[in-house]
Amino acid sequence: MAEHAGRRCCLGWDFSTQQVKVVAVDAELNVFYEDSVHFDRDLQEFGTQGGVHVHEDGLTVTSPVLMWVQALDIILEKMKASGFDFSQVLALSGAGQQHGSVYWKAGASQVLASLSPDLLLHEQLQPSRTLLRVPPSGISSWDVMPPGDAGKACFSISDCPVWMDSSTTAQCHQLEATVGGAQALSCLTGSRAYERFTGNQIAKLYQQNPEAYSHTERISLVSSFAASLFLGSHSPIDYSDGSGMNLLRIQDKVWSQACLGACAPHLEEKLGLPVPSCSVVGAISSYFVQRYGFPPGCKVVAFTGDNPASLAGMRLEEGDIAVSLGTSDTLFLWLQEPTPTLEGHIFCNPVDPQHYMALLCFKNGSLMREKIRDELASSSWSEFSKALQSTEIGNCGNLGFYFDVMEITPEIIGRHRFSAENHEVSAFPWDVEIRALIEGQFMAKKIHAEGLGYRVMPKTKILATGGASHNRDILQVLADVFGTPVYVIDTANSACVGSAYRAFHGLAAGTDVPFSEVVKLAPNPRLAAAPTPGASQVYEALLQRYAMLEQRILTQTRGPPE
Ligand SMILES: Nc1ncnc2c1ncn2[C@@H]1O[C@H](COP(=O)(O)OP(=O)(O)O)[C@@H](O)[C@H]1O
Ligand SMILES: O=C(CO)[C@@H](O)[C@H](O)COP(=O)(O)O
Repeated sequence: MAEHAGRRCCLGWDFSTQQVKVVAVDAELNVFYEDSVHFDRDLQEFGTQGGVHVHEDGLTVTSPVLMWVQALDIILEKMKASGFDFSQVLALSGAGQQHGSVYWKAGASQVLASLSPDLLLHEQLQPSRTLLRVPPSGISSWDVMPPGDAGKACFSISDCPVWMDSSTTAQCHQLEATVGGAQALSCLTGSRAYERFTGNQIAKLYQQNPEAYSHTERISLVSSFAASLFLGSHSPIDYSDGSGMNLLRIQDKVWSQACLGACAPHLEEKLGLPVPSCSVVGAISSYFVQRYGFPPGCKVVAFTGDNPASLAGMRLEEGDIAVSLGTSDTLFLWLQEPTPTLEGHIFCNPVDPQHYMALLCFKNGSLMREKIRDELASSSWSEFSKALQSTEIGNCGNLGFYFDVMEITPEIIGRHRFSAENHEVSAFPWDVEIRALIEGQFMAKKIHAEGLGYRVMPKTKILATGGASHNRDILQVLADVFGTPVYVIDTANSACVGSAYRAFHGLAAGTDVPFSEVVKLAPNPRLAAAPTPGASQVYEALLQRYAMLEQRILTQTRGPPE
């Protein structure tokens, strides 16, 4: 029997851009099981790159909903085959890439509620195209088709818009105009209108495909979609991930009627009521009890966004900065009071209903680093690291901006390189290019965090997570640019770990036990990189130049600020 049998635990899931991941955490808060399914590698039939399809317009970016379902099937079957003892799972929760949306077709709730344990989820939620055929005469609905003949199609659209999509500029303008401008929308919902935010995506679907919209019984975020699979019914959207939609009033935590009305008709009924992030949304469905042996009382705690879940997983404290280096790079902070501006986002806090979190998202994160690694470092992270080790802090004044896709923070596209004399140059030597990329990415984070009002204090620590936090040389540059020590937790999957912690918190629901009390036994983060003496002085001047050059590029590409 596997060594992870018979340990009472909570599961934490993450439906992120490139993979589905799971961890099991025991009652002493030790992670004793981790697994993942990588979309590009393990589900090649969907033909994704980095977990997504970029459409011909270069702006529309989607992922197949069935790929996510199939990934869940695969991972659960792997766990079963490894002897994982599901009967010991007390509760589970999870996270999803933020902003992405799933459109459940009318009738889906019946299918979800009556899943056969003899079949995999994906076989029942959407018949494959080859299986689609007219029901034989005498059989009036797919519901009564015998098992194996595939159930009813559960989704109004099979390709879901995800956070990388930037095709909704027109809908963003409409929404801001309806509520009195960008700042007014930000004060209401925590963010000005952003293309990837779900309200604008829903508005686009309604305008371009009204039939699919009208056939939709429920709209989920990726997080609440994943929770729905475990629940066997539609799960509500939680406040924290719901803050990434341009629809939720972050102060009083109800849908804004003005925003709903600006996006699409009957939207409130399709979204359901939002709930506090620590809510128990129900017990696991009988499908999982019968097929995998979960206990019938296993609780499902509301799923949330991957960044909010990471905040929980890293046990972020006020004053700390979290830097997530996943597919996207994000930087986030714990906030007592919301201070919405025109840049960045304020979300409801996932672990403390009175508080908030601020977030900045950078689209050109790991995929941009991978591209430069493949172009210049023989596709090897260790070669990439050698360049960081062999070049000087400050890169002899050479600075670079690397945005192969339109960046979110700030809205710049293209590669722009500058010599120490601020002359634009067309190329750098390979190792200078690699340092310019990493220094530039972290200088942008520091400058834009300061724009949100953030100041590094003597006790500030950076908590790093996400795939690239495995790379010590990248973390050293992060420590040097910020002048702050960088810590990591034992797994780079902080969204999964945070989800498992949130599940434990859910078990204590109703007792008013604060999240910090539930996770007090969790292992402390460990130091991964300390600032190099003298680095702060070098970056002080460089940060000013980076900010000036960023403005210069912005002015060249979109004209002078209004
Ligand atoms: N040693 C490494 N150095 C730098 N980046 C790495 C390293 N290992 C993995 N990564 C990056 O991590 C990324 C995946 O991060 P992850 O947090 O798992 O993403 P997501 O949660 O969005 O699916 C990959 O795209 C890869 O570029
Ligand atoms: O859009 C955002 C945050 O606003 C992204 O951070 C997504 O939440 C994707 O997360 P990863 O898969 O990159 O972790």
